[in-house]
Amino acid sequence: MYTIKLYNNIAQKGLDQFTEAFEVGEHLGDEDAIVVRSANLHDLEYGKNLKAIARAGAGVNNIDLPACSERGIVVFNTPGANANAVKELVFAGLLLASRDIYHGIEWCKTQTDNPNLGKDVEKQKKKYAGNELTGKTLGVIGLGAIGIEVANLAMRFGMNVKGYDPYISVDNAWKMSKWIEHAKDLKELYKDADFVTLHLPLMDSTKNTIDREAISQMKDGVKILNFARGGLVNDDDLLEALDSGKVALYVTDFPSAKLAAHDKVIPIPHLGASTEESEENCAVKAAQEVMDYLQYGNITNSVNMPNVSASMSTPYRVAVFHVNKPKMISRITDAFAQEDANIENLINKSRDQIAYTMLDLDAQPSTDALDKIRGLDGVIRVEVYEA
Ligand SMILES: NC(=O)c1ccc[n+]([C@@H]2O[C@H](COP(=O)([O-])OP(=O)(O)OC[C@H]3O[C@@H](n4cnc5c(N)ncnc54)[C@H](O)[C@@H]3O)[C@@H](O)[C@H]2O)c1
Ligand SMILES: O=C(O)[C@H](O)COP(=O)(O)O
Repeated sequence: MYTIKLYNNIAQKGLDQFTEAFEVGEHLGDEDAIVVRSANLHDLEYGKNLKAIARAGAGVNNIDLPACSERGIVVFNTPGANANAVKELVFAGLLLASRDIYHGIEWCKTQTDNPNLGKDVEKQKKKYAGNELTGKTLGVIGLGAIGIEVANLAMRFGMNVKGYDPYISVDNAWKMSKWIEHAKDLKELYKDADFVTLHLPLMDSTKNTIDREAISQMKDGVKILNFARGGLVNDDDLLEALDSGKVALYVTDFPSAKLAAHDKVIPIPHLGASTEESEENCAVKAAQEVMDYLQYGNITNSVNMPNVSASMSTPYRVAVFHVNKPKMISRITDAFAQEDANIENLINKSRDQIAYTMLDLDAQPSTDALDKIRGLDGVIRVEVYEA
């Protein structure tokens, strides 16, 4: 029986994926795996049994990845599973940013005692007039699952789109409309953009991407949308730019106390992925990733470990996380030299400093062989799986 501890609300459809081999709940201890959404796990006490953390969603800045890697804990996310939900909210944001619907609604709500409301709206409406998206330029920073969808939809709205992503994947590049302009650097993106939208992860290297210097390269009256993470924007610098009028509007899914009440800020309470469809997609994918890993050692959509997946070709599988250095594979296979067990299949993949070696054996490995592997310098964790 495997134990799965839940943080946050995880959609029932995802929980229904777990078979009777899994006990799933919020208050369980000694868990084999965790399924989480945005709960902050940076101060997590890692139980000795913990082997995997699945983030039912995209951003993994709530998880200490180096600490997990050091312990051989596999961290998964669910790439693209909430991209459509976020894209749709970004477009709500773009529309709110170009027409003053927000203040218009606020005014209407104050008019409940006005018998002449029908007439008065016609007088009042000039206060909330705006512009159209068609013909305006959108700068998209980060062309991953969400950025690509936003960029492609903006093209269909008749916008000019410039995209910037120095690490774009080949798959995503194939999905992108050929009419999207490639900005070689952020300066090039900022100079023409009427709207700048952020779709890159929050990491040490991307913190404060939008700061005073970045804003100074943007057009006067630019509107900024942040549906990625609050830390990508320097609040003080943005506040200054909102007050001076350099930035006309900030729409964010990650409001900070400093900015939430500002008249030029449209704050949204992190609703990007909060649709029934997206919550289900993420939960189902996370549950499948965790089950496949705990039962068979297969790793799909990990953000810190090599992705390795193969159906088990023999009754036993030994999987080893180890430091990515020479001679490890020969030392691991040497441990089976005196065994009857034959290695029928071996896969080795590395990612940065860590490697994962999966050996399918036609007979049960002995405790002696497993202890030898566990004792090798550079071995982080060893697991045995039975088909
Ligand atoms: N508002 C929400 O509810 C919500 C939902 C999902 C994701 N998010 C946030 O959006 C981010 C993007 O999500 P995604 O699903 O598109 O992820 P993704 O991993 O598919 O895409 C991220 C893209 O950013 C690019 N990138 C990395 N560093 C960059 C840099 N310095 N400059 C430009 N591009 C860079 C990567 O190459 C990648 O293509 C997530 O990391 C998360 O923080 C928010
Ligand atoms: O990174 C993500 O996937 C989003 O920010 C969604 O977060 P949530 O699962 O807490 O809604």
